[in-house]
Amino acid sequence: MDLAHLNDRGLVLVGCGRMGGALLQGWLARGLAPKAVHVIDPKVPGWVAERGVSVEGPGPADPAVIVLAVKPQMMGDVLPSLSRSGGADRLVLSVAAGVTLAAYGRAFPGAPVVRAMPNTPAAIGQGITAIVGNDQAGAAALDMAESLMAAVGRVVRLTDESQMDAVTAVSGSGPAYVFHLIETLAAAGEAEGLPADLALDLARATVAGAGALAMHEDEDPAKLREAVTSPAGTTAAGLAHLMDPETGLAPLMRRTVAAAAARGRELGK
Ligand SMILES: NC(=O)C1=CN([C@@H]2O[C@H](COP(=O)(O)OP(=O)(O)OC[C@H]3O[C@@H](n4cnc5c(N)ncnc54)[C@H](OP(=O)(O)O)[C@@H]3O)[C@@H](O)[C@H]2O)C=CC1
Ligand SMILES: O=C(O)[C@@H]1CCC=N1
Repeated sequence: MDLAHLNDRGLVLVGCGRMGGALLQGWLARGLAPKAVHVIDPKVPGWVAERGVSVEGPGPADPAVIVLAVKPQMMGDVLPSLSRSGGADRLVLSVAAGVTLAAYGRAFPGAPVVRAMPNTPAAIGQGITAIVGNDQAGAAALDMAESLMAAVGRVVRLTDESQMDAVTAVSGSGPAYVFHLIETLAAAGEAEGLPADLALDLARATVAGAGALAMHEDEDPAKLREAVTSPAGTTAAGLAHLMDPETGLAPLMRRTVAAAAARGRELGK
């Protein structure tokens, strides 16, 4: 992160909820000066002012970056009031689902704009974010966006904005699918007679351990699955249901991701 540039010109964060708050914590942990950040939010969380972040007044006149972290449905209300904040060279970085680079381009004519799609493991520095910029976003703007998002985890660059709705449906929404997997695995354990707290403990630790193993040396998940599956054993009996081509997880996940991606496209209209 180019701390000197940001500390000098300032950064405006619009929306300090779950994602904006996680980003702010990541930036402050990386050494961004609290006074360099100006937060706009109708209900700024108490810890923000306590850390010395600016929450009152007009904010910096010529910020280096404006970060948009409000709901996509709020964007239409928020953008008109911001379009004259700062000069033409300030980076506009948005984490909102759906809203297109063209829409930001209309609100900030000529400005470098980067769309980013993080996910909630950002709250513990283990997010993954995909970024894509408009034609005005050159190497410096993309590097700045990447370094801001890297404060909360890994960053990958997309080759085309058209990939963003699928990314949102896979990694942006994906943590919710995984949390639901934990819920359903625990509930199934309970149905087999386990106490609720033990079932939840087992399910949570299994998903966390399996996730860590899947990341370990980039193991192929299919090989990891096969390593669990003894011929004619318990896992094979379970997977016969989970991998059923008609009723199993694959067609369900296909519908799940398709619905999320379709909603992203709707939000962008
Ligand atoms: N949560 C997630 O997993 C992810 C979210 N995103 C994106 O991040 C964005 C924010 O989502 P999330 O953090 O979950 O939502 P939150 O509701 O937690 O945060 C949004 C914040 O914006 C505030 N707000 C509302 N109106 C305004 C306004 N006019 N000006 C400034 N701030 C305003 C809200 O205040 P109030 O609550 O008082 O209305 C709230 O504090 C969304 O666009 C979403 O698509 C992207 C990836 C993952
Ligand atoms: O549900 C949503 O719309 C946002 C975007 C990805 C995760 N949460």
